Amino acid sequence: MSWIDDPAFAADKPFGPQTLPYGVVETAEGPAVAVRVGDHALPLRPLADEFTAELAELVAADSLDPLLAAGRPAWSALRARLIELVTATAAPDGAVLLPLSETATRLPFTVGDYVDFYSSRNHAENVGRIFRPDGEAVFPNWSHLPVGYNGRSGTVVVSGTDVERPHGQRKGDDGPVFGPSTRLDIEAEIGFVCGGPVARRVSTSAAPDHVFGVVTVNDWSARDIQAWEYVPLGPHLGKSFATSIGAWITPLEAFAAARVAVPDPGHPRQDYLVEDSHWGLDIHLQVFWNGTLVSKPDFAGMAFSFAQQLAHMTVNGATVRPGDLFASGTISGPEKHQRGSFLELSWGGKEPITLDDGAERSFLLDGDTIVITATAPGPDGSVIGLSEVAGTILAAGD
Ligand SMILES: O=C(O)/C=C/C(=O)CC(=O)CC(=O)O
Ligand SMILES: [Ca+2]
Ligand SMILES: [Mg+2]
Repeated sequence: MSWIDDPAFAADKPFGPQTLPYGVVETAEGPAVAVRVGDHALPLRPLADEFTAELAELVAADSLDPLLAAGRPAWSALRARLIELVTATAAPDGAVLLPLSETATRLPFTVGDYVDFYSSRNHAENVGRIFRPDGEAVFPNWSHLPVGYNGRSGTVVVSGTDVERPHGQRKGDDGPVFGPSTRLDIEAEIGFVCGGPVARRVSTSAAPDHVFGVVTVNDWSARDIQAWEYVPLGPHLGKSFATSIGAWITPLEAFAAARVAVPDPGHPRQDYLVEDSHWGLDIHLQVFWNGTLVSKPDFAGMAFSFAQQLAHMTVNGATVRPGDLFASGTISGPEKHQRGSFLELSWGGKEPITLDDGAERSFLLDGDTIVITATAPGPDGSVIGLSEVAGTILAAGD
């Protein structure tokens, strides 16, 4: 029996000893690197004596930045030592468990560059049909490369941060209209937090050494602003106002039992996009709108893995640095209940969704709260958790 007395800290629960995600919590002594154990946070600075000097320095920091930079050998060594510490029968000296319900989390690392991909075929087809009914739903480049755009890292926020309704231009009957967005939406995605040495032209086989861990992402999107502004250069103000990520980063190592092949594109790939082992991930998401479960997207069908996305991002010579973040693209499956955005769920606003309290919605109203959670299969029948990403919409400011 572990010294950690928390029923949520069990192998059949998402945040048992098989998961151990990292975050940063506020403590009386300031921000501290912590690991999530069940429904508690275990700050690591008080336990520094339990680690080698190199690891002690990383866990005593006030953000995950030094750990991200340290690279795969340090990540593996730290995780192995943590598993020993949290599964021991006696608590290490100085250990303090903080209930998550009473503990504030902060954005756990300095976000470097942010890239958002577009790798769900069902999402691309649905949005193509809604936004471009007279054109081709998916362009011919789509299956040959992971289409993406460079986003805005300075507005990446941690789960629990309120999101103010953005202002912008939208198309009116007599030209553009300016005001608060009337079609505010979500995008359920999975994000990848980069680390390790600065690198360029990262191969698919080297990609896992440059990905520290995995987070839930909500890529808030103002569809009215987006539809008017984004032709032909792509998403800009319709998405740059906020992107939310989960507060706890689940280490890539935790996903060993969740690896699957990405679907065969039906044509040869460029050599740099060929994988010598599978890096698709069998992650299952759930989207809650004011507490109602409205969608269950599955990540496993995504057309490109994170390894292919990272290889693509750097194949032109662009560098990847610790703290860079890239997201998968909105995750939608073939069924209606698997659509990862409300644009798709309501089919452009034509088929509103009924929530459990009887309220009808197509897009977000002020005061609405969205929570996205995710799990993956773990070793020996256990379950791996990705911490929730939550956000509430505030009315547009002045
Ligand atoms: O297909 C379009 O015209 C627009 C798509 C998006 O807005 C999605 C986007 O941000 C990329 C993604 O999340 O898949
Ligand atoms: Ca997106
Ligand atoms: Mg965004």
